[in-house]
Amino acid sequence: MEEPKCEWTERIAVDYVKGILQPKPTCDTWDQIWDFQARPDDLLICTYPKAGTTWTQEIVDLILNDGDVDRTQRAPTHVRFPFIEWIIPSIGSVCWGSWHDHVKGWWEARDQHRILYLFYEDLKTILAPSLIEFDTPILDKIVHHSSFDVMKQNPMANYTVVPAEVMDHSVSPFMRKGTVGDWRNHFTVAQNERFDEDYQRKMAGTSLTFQF
Ligand SMILES: Nc1ncnc2c1ncn2[C@@H]1O[C@H](COP(=O)(O)O)[C@@H](OP(=O)(O)O)[C@H]1O
Ligand SMILES: CCc1ccc(OS(=O)(=O)O)cc1
Repeated sequence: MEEPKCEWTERIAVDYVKGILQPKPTCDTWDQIWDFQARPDDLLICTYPKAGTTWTQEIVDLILNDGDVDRTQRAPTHVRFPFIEWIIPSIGSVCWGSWHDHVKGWWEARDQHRILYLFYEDLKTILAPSLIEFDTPILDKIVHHSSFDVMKQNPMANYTVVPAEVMDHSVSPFMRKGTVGDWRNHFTVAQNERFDEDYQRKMAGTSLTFQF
């Protein structure tokens, strides 16, 4: 496989905090992050990167604004939804800890807290244009404006307003494909076997299942 090309080689340093690799600024401000006190009506979106964060943010903002795009297009996603910890790490280092621990941890916590556990794959099915019948014009607008094709054209939701040094859309647009199962177009049989073995081992003992 060809190495991804990127001119911007001097990216931010990483370090460990609580045994998890994180961008250095996150490590340096960890005490503040840990001490974060949510208000009762705060809404936290807790996704593993690349798992549908931006889509969820758009849906939430559309719901909070009754589907009014004049209001949701007030600013780009990262301004509308500040990240508690968020710096892009150096190329090659995978930060934010294990995906398996992330999804299992929130799964186990879902009964003790007010957690709505969402699956990207379910949202794709539930919000499929051919399946959904809208009850209200507001719901209609929310679903329309959070669809992949519409978000891809929305500069306030597609990350085209961030500098190319941060995200170079000529390498890959952020709104890339938005489909389930695209791994089949990229994994070899051998890679898939390795993935399956690793997945079975790390997800053993949980009732959590994914339809990918
Ligand atoms: N409205 C939408 N519908 C479906 N997928 C969406 C979407 N908006 C963003 N995505 C997809 O969510 C992924 C990015 O997730 P995150 O926001 O957590 O980084 C990208 O996946 P692909 O690269 O597979 O297309 C992106 O295309
Ligand atoms: C602006 C850079 C960037 C990087 C990664 C993103 O995805 S996620 O929200 O962390 O999943 C979005 C924007």
